[in-house]
Amino acid sequence: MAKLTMMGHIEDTARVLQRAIDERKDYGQEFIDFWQNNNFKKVIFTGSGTSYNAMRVIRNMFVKLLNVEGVAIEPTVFTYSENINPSSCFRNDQVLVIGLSQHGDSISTCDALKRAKDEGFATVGISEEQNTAITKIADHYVHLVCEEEQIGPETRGYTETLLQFYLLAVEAAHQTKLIGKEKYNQLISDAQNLVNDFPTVVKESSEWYEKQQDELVSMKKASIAGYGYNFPTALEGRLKFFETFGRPTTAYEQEEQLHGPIRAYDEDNFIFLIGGNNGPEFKRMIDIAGYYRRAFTKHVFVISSAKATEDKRDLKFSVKTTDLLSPIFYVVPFQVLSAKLSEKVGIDTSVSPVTDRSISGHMNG
Ligand SMILES: N[C@@H]1[C@@H](O)[C@H](O)[C@@H](COP(=O)(O)O)O[C@@H]1O
Repeated sequence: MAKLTMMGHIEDTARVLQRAIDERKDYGQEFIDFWQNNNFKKVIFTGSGTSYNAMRVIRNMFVKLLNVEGVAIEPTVFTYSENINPSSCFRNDQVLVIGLSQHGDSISTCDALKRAKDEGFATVGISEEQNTAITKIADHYVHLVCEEEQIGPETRGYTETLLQFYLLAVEAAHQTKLIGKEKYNQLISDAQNLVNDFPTVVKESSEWYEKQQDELVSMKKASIAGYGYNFPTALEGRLKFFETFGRPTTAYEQEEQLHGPIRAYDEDNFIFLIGGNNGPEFKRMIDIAGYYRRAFTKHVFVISSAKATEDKRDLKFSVKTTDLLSPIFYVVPFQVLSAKLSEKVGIDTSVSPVTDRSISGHMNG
C-alpha cells in the first residue's frame, strides 16, 4: 500500500474517529473499571511534543467531566522538578499519573512514568504502538486506535487521541454516576455529530488555504493565539508549523500575546486567532483582531464558526461542535496549512530534515 501523505492522514482522520466511538468498549473497559475501582482526585497528564499538547486538552476534558484536579506538565519537568503531592491533601492512592507517547518510546514520558511508579503512584500508559517501553512501565495501559502514522509530524493520532479520551471520560463519568443517562446520550451524540461533520472541517480548511495560497506561502513568521479550551490548539499549531513548514512561530494565550510579544510585531507577522470556543474571550478576540489589523499587519486570520470579523482572510466553518470538543475541529486548519504550505514550497514532510541523530528524544532513534 502506498504511504499516506500528511494531507492523506488528515483526510483519513474521520475514519479512525469513528473507530474511537465504535470500539470504545474494547479499548476502554479496562481503564473504566480501573477508574471505577479507585477514587482518583488528582490526575497528572504528561507527554512530549504533540502528545503533550494532546494531554493538555485531555486534562481539560477530565477536569470538566470527572471533577478531578488536573495538572498537565512536561514529562522532564515532572520527573526532576515536581513534587507529586505537595500539600498531601490527597492520599497518594488518590493521585494518578497518565503518560501518552504515540510511538510508546519517548524517553521523557517513560522516565516520568517510571518515577511515578517507583514512588508508588498509580500509572497509565497510552500508545498506538504495542509492546513498546511505555506498555511495560505503566501498570495500566490504553491502546490508541488512531493506527500507525506513516510520517513523523502527527495529525491523525493527535485528533483521534482527543476523541478517544473524551469518550473514556464520558464513559467513566457515566459509570461512576457523575452524569445521568440523558447527559451521557447528549455527550455521545455530540461526539457522533463531530465525526459526521469532520470531513466538512477538512474540506473548508483546504478551500480556505487554496483561496489565499499566494499570501500564505509568503509567510515568514507566524503567531497563533487561542484561549480556554483552544489554548492547547495554538500550541499544537505552533509545533506543526515548526516541524513541517519550518517558519518561526509563537503560540500564546490570546490575552498574553498583548503582554510583550506585540512589541516585536510588524507588517510581516501572520497572526492566527482561534475563536473556537465560547466565552468572554470571543468578544475580546474580535476587538484584538481589529487592533492587530490597524496597528501591525493585514495578515490576520480569524478562525471560528460564529460571526467574528468581516475579512476575506477569515475562516468561518459552517459546522459547530461543543466547547469541550472544539479542539478537535480547530487544530485542522493548522494541520492543513502545515501539509499544503510544505507541499507548495517543496518540503517533503515524510522525510525528517534532521540528519545528525546522535541525540534523540526517542529510545528507538
Ligand atoms: N517530532 C515528533 C513529534 O511530532 C512527536 O509528537 C513527539 C512525541 O512522540 P510520542 O508521542 O511518540 O512520544 O516525538 C517527535 O519528537
